[in-house]
Amino acid sequence: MTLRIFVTGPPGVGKTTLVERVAKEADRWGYLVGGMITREVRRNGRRVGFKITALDTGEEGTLASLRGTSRLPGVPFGRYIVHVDELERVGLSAIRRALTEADLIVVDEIGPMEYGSDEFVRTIGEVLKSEKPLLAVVHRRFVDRFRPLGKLHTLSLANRNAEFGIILDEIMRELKGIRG
Ligand SMILES: Nc1nc2c(ncn2[C@@H]2O[C@H](COP(=O)(O)OP(=O)(O)OP(=O)(O)O)[C@@H](O)[C@H]2O)c(=O)[nH]1
Repeated sequence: MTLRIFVTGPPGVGKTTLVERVAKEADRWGYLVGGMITREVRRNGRRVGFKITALDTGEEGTLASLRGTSRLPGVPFGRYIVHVDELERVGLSAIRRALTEADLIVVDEIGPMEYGSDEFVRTIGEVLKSEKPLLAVVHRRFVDRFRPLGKLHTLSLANRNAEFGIILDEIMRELKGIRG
């Protein structure tokens, strides 16, 4: 059974940080890690949007901006505009490269913003059909949908360090089992 780890939890609990730390450690051990990471963009201490980074190339894109703060085209999503073209140009291309080239696929995150792209939904379907180990952040609203598909870890401030160790151990065991 392919290892699929889903990380969820409340806003700001440290999901992206945990996934980044795991990706960095796997990379340090010489494994190829691909996919995308989403980070918030803050200006003057205020969250003004979200950017995505391709883990293999470092290429960046703007996933979403507060309404009225970006000229990029996109679709309204609450207080934000989601730039679907950017998600597909940077995030999806990174995930597709990871499907063929990486030992571990990272997707941060699988959530309502990303689900605004049909191409994103289709690509996640491909990832789930592949035999590649997956480490994904799943928005709390999507937990029920993904829980049956892998191991769900719900982070809290109290357990996030312990969960990092557990998840890293699971992933390194899987990667060593596949590639030695
Ligand atoms: N001290 C400490 N700070 C952390 C840790 N993990 C995350 N943080 C900080 O907590 C803040 C939120 O971390 P994120 O990783 O963005 O949290 P998130 O759950 O991905 O947030 P959302 O994507 O907004 O839901 C950032 O400022 C991090 O630097 C941790 O293990 N220790």
